[in-house]
Amino acid sequence: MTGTPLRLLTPGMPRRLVLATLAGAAADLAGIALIAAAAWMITRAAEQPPLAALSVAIVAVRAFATTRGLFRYGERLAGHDVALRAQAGTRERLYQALVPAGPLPRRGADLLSRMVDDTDAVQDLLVRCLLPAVAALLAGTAAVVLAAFVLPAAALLLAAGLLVAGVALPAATAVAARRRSARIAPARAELAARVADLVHGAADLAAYGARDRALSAGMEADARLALLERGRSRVDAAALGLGVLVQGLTVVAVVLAASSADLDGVATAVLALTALVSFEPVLPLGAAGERLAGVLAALRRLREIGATPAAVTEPGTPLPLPDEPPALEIEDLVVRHGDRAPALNGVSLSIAPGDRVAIVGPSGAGKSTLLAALMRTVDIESGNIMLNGVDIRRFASDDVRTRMTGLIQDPYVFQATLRDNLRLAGPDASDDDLARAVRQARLDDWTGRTGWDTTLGEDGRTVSGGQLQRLALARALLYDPQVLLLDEPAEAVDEETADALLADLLDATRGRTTLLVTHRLRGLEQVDEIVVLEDGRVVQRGPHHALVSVPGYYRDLWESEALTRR
Ligand SMILES: Nc1ncnc2c1ncn2[C@@H]1O[C@H](COP(=O)(O)OP(=O)(O)OP(=O)(O)O)[C@@H](O)[C@H]1O
Repeated sequence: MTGTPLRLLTPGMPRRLVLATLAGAAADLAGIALIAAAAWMITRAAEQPPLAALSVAIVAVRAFATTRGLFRYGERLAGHDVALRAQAGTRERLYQALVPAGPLPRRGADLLSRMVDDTDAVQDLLVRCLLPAVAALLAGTAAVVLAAFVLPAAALLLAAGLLVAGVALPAATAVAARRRSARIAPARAELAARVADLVHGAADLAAYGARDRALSAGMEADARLALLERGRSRVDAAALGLGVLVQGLTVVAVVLAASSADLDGVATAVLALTALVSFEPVLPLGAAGERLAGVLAALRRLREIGATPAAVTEPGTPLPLPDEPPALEIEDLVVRHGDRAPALNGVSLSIAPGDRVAIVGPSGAGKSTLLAALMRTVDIESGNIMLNGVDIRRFASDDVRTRMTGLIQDPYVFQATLRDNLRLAGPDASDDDLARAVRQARLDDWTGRTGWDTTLGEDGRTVSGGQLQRLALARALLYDPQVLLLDEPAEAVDEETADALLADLLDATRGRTTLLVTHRLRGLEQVDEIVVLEDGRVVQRGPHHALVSVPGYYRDLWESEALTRR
């Protein structure tokens, strides 16, 4: 996957960033000036001059002490404001990239860690790397200029010391940490994935005695992450220690240079303390170098998400949907998931308004893929799906789904009340509408028992597979699309309920354009056409009575179904 530029700053942010940087530099400068003025005042006071000689210095010390605090406050405020905005904006853009994305290279815990930890890196890049580096550069330059007025040789020594601590050390830590920091985020993602498996798969792990193995895999992932984190802390500590050493040596060198130039005590004290304090903004840059390596790795990972190609290509200027009842013409349709063999390989089908078509076929035949192509959640490789004579790729995919949608595989139950779980498909539905959909989906017994306001979902009331399926069916019926797509609506339901459910469904869909994917054949004599798919191709088609009278998949399935009913 190739990376695309990831825009961190939106309009208005560069100005705030400059403000934050200037405030940071001003705070550092005020700190240096404070120490320089204090050093001058203390050493000069030791010579017991008249008080008036010290009055300017006294005012200056007070002014620098106050403004330093104010500037630091301004820097934190503006810096964090811009960093948090950049982080939130990055997350938002990633979500926008994810919504239409096709299959992602990674999902679950890894994706979550990218969305959370890696977007934190955006904040670190601004607040811990960029901003302090520029502020340190400005403050360091000012300290060197100040020193140059007193003693040029001392200024050179100070510049050398600052360059070692502010440039060489961060560069060294960045190189030392490059490989390790790039591995920390994936290691954290792996640990998160292991923990998620342990929690969500606890029942399966216990059932097959695999808990200890999964637990030790989790512990190993934890140990790997801890090792990397320890290494990172060591690099940080070493950088800080070396920085302090360089600071000390620079101050000693400056004092030696001052005494060999026969500077008086006051000037020497000012030089020494200015040199000492000018390292303050520079010392954290060692750790920033280390952090930068991790930040760049995180940004690369974010770019990968941003660059995930969209599952379907949207038209430049989408056409408005036609008003007349939808007539569908599927012509020689080829659909492929990634680089696998085509899931649909030359399927043709006509569905007139009001037609009910059943799709049957063995597992993996491409039935769900056909529904996905109609809902525009996968792209077409070749062939066409024409809606009232217009290629559906010329409509926005969201628009297409307002006309053609329904019960999909793996429906989701939200952590909300039963009523709200249904209202998802009909925010304005009346209680009567809800009750009708629930009745048609044969869910009324359950709603009668549990009530409409019971919370469902992961932490709410547990929903059985059959109840979930019927809930999803009720949603589809409530949404009432012009073309109702139903993917195995009687799945995960016992035989008797499945038969009754299909019978009700066929009743409820009379006269409504419907595409029904099913493994059960009972009741299919009512539909207009049955299409048998195998390996992505139509191998049989026709009404029920025609298909049961010829050898083939349909008749075999019909006979085995009859056998199990005896
Ligand atoms: N998102 C996907 N990514 C990759 N391959 C996929 C994806 N969805 C389906 N496939 C593959 O496409 C082929 C057709 O799958 P599809 O789900 O359409 O079959 P199906 O007939 O609905 O099967 P089932 O009856 O088991 O639901 C299968 O080989 C499947 O592995």
